[in-house]
Amino acid sequence: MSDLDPLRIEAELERLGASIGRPVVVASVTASTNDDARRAASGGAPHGSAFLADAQTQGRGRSGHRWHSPAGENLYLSVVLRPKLAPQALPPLALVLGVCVARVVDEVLGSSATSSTRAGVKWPNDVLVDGKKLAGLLVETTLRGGTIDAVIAGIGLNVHAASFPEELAPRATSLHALGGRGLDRSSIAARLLAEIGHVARMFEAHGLGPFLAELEDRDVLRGVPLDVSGVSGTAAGIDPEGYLRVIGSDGTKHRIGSGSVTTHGPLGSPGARIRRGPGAGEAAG
Ligand SMILES: O=C(O)CCCC[C@@H]1SC[C@@H]2NC(=O)N[C@@H]21
Repeated sequence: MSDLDPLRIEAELERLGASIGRPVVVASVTASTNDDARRAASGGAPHGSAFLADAQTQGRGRSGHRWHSPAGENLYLSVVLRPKLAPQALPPLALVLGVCVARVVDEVLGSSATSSTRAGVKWPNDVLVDGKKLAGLLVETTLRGGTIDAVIAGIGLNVHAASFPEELAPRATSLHALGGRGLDRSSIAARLLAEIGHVARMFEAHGLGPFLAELEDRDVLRGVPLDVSGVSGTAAGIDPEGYLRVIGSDGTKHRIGSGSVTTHGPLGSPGARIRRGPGAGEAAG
């Protein structure tokens, strides 16, 4: 019996008092849940409609990468959001959703603020634990007449996977590999949806501000040498608009709005600031 069941997701959403996640549609196999959500959104699907699949045949990540989507293993979830925001206010949403996934991951793994398994956020759209990628976010937008018609928030979260294809194995992990037991995709999906409903409302009302301290704490790039968008330097935190701050090798300050990051050193660990004590880490920004 599959642990991905729309009736159980709905029951759990009710129990959690989630504001989104209805309707919830679960396919056994689909091309991409982001495509399912986008199609439904263009047909008028309401804010909060959720699309899941047990497997995807054309799961995709950012920059046209394939997203490993075998049956029975992981969570492939896309949500239709209809925020009343100007398109230019939208880019930090991926970071906010990253925080949301990280919170649920901490809950599922029982990680505290100082645990070694505390989930980190890697700008712009990854969730990592112990230096390996556990989840990725793909946020796509449809515009109508210059305003946002719908945002499709796609989340791939590795749940049961015990192994990965050779090319992913060194940098991917799953909740199971991290010691999570009794894992249940329906319950995790409902918790994610409940949290997304909450953070999406907060983001719509207040922008990135309420999430900045947590982002700073979960930021695994801070202090790490990297290349991004033609800039080589060291990551120096995330600014209030969601840009990545980079101090170039020549000392120039940069704000990066988008791009793929190539790191040249070990990633930082979330919660390190808390472990070092209040005030620590301020100098890095
Ligand atoms: O890390 C990334 O590049 C983003 C990966 C996003 C994968 C999810 S799985 C559910 C949804 N459907 C897709 O085709 N992609 C997203």
